[in-house]
Amino acid sequence: MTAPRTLYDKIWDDHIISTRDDGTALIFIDRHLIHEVTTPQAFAGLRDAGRRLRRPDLTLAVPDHNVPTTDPRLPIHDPESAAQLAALKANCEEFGVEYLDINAVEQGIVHVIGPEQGFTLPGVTMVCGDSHTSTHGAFGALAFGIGTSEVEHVFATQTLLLKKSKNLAVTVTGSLGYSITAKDVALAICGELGTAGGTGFVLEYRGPVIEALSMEGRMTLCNMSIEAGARAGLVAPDEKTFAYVAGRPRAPKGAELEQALAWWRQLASDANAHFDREVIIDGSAIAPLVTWGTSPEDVVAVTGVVPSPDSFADPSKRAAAEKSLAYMGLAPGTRLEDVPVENIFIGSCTNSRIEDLRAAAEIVKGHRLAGNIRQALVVPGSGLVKRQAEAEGLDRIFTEAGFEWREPGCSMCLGMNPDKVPAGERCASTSNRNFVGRQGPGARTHLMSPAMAAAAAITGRLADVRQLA
Ligand SMILES: CC(C)[C@H](C(=O)O)[C@@H](O)C(=O)O
Ligand code: SF4
Repeated sequence: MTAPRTLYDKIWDDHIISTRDDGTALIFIDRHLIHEVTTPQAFAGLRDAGRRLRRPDLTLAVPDHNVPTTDPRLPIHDPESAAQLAALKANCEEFGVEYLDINAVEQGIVHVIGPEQGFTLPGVTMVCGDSHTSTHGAFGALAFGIGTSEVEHVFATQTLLLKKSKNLAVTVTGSLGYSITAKDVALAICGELGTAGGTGFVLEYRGPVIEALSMEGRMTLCNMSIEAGARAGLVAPDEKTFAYVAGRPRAPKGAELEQALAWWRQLASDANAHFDREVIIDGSAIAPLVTWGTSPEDVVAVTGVVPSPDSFADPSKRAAAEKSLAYMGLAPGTRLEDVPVENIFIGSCTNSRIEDLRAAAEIVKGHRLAGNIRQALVVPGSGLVKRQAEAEGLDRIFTEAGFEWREPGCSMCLGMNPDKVPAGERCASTSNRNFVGRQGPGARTHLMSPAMAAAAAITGRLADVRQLA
């Protein structure tokens, strides 16, 4: 009998082509998602070496980071963005890769369209030149971000030379309180593990809270695995997963689906499988969280106060907190609920799916943006999410409140396109990174859930959604 294995062990074992004495293994890659930012040099390298793409049929391209989110979307005024977008399209034509055009209804953020198209499947290995590829782990896929040189390697060989990570179980017990979402769980885990806590590990999220999450919620959670230092995060596929996948355009159908289901049902970690480490988080104790600093681990309950740098025992953490607070323009002891915000961003690969928009709309419904809000964007993760939201009337709830209803893309998550937060202003943002300058030079980001961002929009400050819902 073979030793009990984790979900990660099983996917890893299934994809080994050969192992080497130094402990690395050549791994077959089942799915490769690509976008405009991390592919131009990889295609150039391939061209220079006179190679073709090994498996264009396992590759799917979509532009997302640089695309304007205004309607009409073209022309693109920034020459660098325009060049990158044109290069992606031309490269896909030259190398025979399926490309979802900027004007196609299927276009969207790479990590939203993968699952939506049924390109993301349980048990597969999946890569993209993008750190938030961890999102797809929600399906029980081993999915992780790679660099441009690895993108070229996958283009040429459909393989990667990898060293196996260790297994870390993140068990979330109990049940979530009223208005607490997957984003709060993700932030709680970042706070608990810290940005280096997951380094060298693949995380497996488990326990009753994870089982109860929707697929959208699991995607939100896995999306932020990278912010806790892990390259990948996984959730065991279950009936919810299979129901989400079945019927998607690129998912297996008929007899093939039956065959796949039989395999997918065996993927979950065996009882007694060995985890190198386990972290247990009490889900019932998670409050609505916001970030106060410039790292995703800088989390605090919205009902709390801005921490004092002196509260950190570690001198390097203390110094980092001082720097963060100076950048964020916050004084220790300030009540988070007294912090005004001027910008609202509901979007990004963390929180731009239909469930996220529904949660925000529920809070916004019947209200107006607070008078001090200067910019409030809702950016659906894909054209299909946008269409679904419009069919449900969510766009009108947002626009009647004073929000801008945009076209899909990465948008204000990072300053690579026209959507930016002005220097010195704050943004209540549903994205995943609050780094210095992330949303524009001098921009101050507070990460939170869509419902919390909606609460901030109508109160004009960081607000406890439980007081409004
Ligand atoms: C531009 C891209 C390479 C980058 C990433 O890898 O994550 C971006 O998506 C981000 O979120 O910072
Ligand atoms: S939405 Fe943000 S985090 Fe996600 S891929 Fe785009 S830039 Fe990266």
